[in-house]
Amino acid sequence: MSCGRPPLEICKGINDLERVILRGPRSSSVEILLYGGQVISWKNADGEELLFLSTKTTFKPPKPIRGGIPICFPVFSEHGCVEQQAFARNRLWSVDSATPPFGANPTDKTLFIDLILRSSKEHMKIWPHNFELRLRIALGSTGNLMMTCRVRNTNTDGKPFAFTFALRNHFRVSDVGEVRIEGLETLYYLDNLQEKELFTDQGDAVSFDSEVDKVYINTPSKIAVIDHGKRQTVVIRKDTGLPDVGVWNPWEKKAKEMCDFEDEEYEEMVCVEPAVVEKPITLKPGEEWKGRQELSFVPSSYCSD
Ligand SMILES: O=P(O)(O)OC[C@H]1O[C@H](O)[C@H](O)[C@@H](O)[C@@H]1O
Repeated sequence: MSCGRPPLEICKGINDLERVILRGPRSSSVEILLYGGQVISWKNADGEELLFLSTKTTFKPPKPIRGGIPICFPVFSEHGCVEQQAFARNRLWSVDSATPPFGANPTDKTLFIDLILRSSKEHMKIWPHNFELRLRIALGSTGNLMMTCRVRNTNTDGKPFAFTFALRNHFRVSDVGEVRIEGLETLYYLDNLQEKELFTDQGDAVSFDSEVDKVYINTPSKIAVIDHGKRQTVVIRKDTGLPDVGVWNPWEKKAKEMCDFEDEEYEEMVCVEPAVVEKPITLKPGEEWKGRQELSFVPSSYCSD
């Protein structure tokens, strides 16, 4: 198994779904389900949970898990058919023991696990391409959570394929009305609530007082999710592989329509998701794409530059 030291904890959780736990400095930790290759918990050094997980999620395959960090591949949101959207989220991933180099090697103090999802006959019925989707999840020496994703075209028929991708971070917040997102001001966004039309706001940081479902395009490498209620901030740093950022909150009416979401849970969650949506990635056989995010916790209502 490819992992950092000390040995990983792998245990069975609800409905016998296998989970891997990485324990970092003090009380920091990350929990990952092999089902969906999905991070479902990230705790800071004080043991406080930073991710939202719905109390209504059933942990029953083939339903995706509502919360944590689902991997959206090969299709983001309503930019494709429903089956394709859930594709990587409701399959069992494997621990990858033969990962090719990921670039810079993690330091001794970084714990990590490598996961892989390969195409199968079952996938081919939904998306007719051979691929390898690799994911490295690492917990750094300061409790920061790093995720690196790689997609390789392994088609043997010479055909290229195109895909969109997102790391759908569901952050736990005190009260959505107290949350601001800095780094997206004045950028163009596609509004999924208005037929994906292109808009721009001249206002301040993004805030929430009704349903939001937008994809900001060509975003900077650093975004801050500021929770004034909890006086804390999560900083997202991402590379150019993930140029876009989805922002989502279903608000009251849609929350009530969702079967895997409590009616009031929209108040304690925001999704801020590094993604590649506006310009899908096209890979020829043998080619690979890579995208990376790093999440870090700041114990104050941090203000960016
Ligand atoms: O229910 P899910 O597939 O997780 O999608 C939840 C939401 O995620 C994204 O942010 C999309 O832009 C939304 O349109 C979608 O409703």
